[in-house]
Amino acid sequence: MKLLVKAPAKINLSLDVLHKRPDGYHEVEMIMTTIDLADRVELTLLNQDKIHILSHNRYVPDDQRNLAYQAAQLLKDRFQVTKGVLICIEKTIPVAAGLAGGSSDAAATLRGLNKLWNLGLTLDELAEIGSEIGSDVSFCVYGGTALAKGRGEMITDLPAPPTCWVILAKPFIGVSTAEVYRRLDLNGMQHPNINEMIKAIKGNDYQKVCENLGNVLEDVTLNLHPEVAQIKDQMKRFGADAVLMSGSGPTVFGIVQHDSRMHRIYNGLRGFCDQVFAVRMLGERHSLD
Ligand SMILES: C[C@](O)(CO)[C@H](O)COP(=O)(O)OP(=O)(O)OC[C@H]1O[C@@H](n2ccc(N)nc2=O)[C@H](O)[C@@H]1O
Ligand SMILES: Nc1ncnc2c1ncn2[C@@H]1O[C@H](COP(=O)(O)OP(=O)(O)OP(=O)(O)O)[C@@H](O)[C@H]1O
Repeated sequence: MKLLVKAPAKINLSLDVLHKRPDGYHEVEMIMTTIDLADRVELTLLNQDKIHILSHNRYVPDDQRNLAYQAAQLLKDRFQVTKGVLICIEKTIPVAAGLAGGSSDAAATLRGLNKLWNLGLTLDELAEIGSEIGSDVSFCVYGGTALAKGRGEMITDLPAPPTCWVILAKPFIGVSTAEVYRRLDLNGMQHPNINEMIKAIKGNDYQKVCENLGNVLEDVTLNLHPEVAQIKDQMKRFGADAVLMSGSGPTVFGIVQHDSRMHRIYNGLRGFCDQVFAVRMLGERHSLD
């Protein structure tokens, strides 16, 4: 028996850090949304008690370091599953890019194995299990658009943002999320206005979404990798209405509403960057499978 599950990337429309917590994580407030750029996760039921990972991407681990492997292991341990699974991951989402690729593969594995192993768990239960794997996994279990609090695992659903194009450009570097959080100076940073962004989304106000894009991790990554700032400038020059780095970076995204401008930015950035994509936001939460 086989199952194909879609694992979409996320972008952070807004990312604020409130303080560092006693457990070493940071208390965050973020608005995240899934985009139409997805890995494909194929799950094949095995009768042996084994988890196998197959991926043709050399940056993706094929053992217990893979977040999809950890998702399967968690379910096996918690529900004494004696069957196994072969997890084939076809990557489209750039790795270590700030787009939650690994987290989304883990979330897709949780959703898929819930069916393949007949576990009968709710999305809320899967999201709670996912939070043990990584801070972005809970959001990825639901997809859509949401406010995420805590260390990222407390999810409140939001409606779809206004319709627009998202052009993503990833430079040739990878970024360590842990390092970016470690280097964040909690004093003197400019906080994005999360409430205004929520109002903009609820009011379907594109202009206001543009005005309220913000990410406190951006300056850290920009200081480490000046080429990220260059890509931001290029995107603005080619006509993006607003530009922001996603998550801990280094991927930069720009938003526009008109097709012609989307093409201009996409073509302008290709050749200058490692990977460039032009996609839609997936909008509101709906079944991902
Ligand atoms: C940057 C974001 O991707 C934005 O969505 C997330 O905040 C990070 O999510 P993630 O990659 O799933 O993060 P995790 O795998 O849980 O943590 C990686 C590392 O980032 C730091 N980390 C992460 C989340 C958080 N709220 N505070 C942190 O300080 C911790 O040092 C942690 O060891
Ligand atoms: N299924 C997976 N796909 C990609 N990377 C994985 C996967 N499982 C584990 N990893 C490891 O996780 C690291 C970070 O990869 P990932 O693509 O998830 O980063 P990211 O997009 O920056 O994540 P986030 O936005 O959640 O911080 C990689 O360098 C890789 O070694």
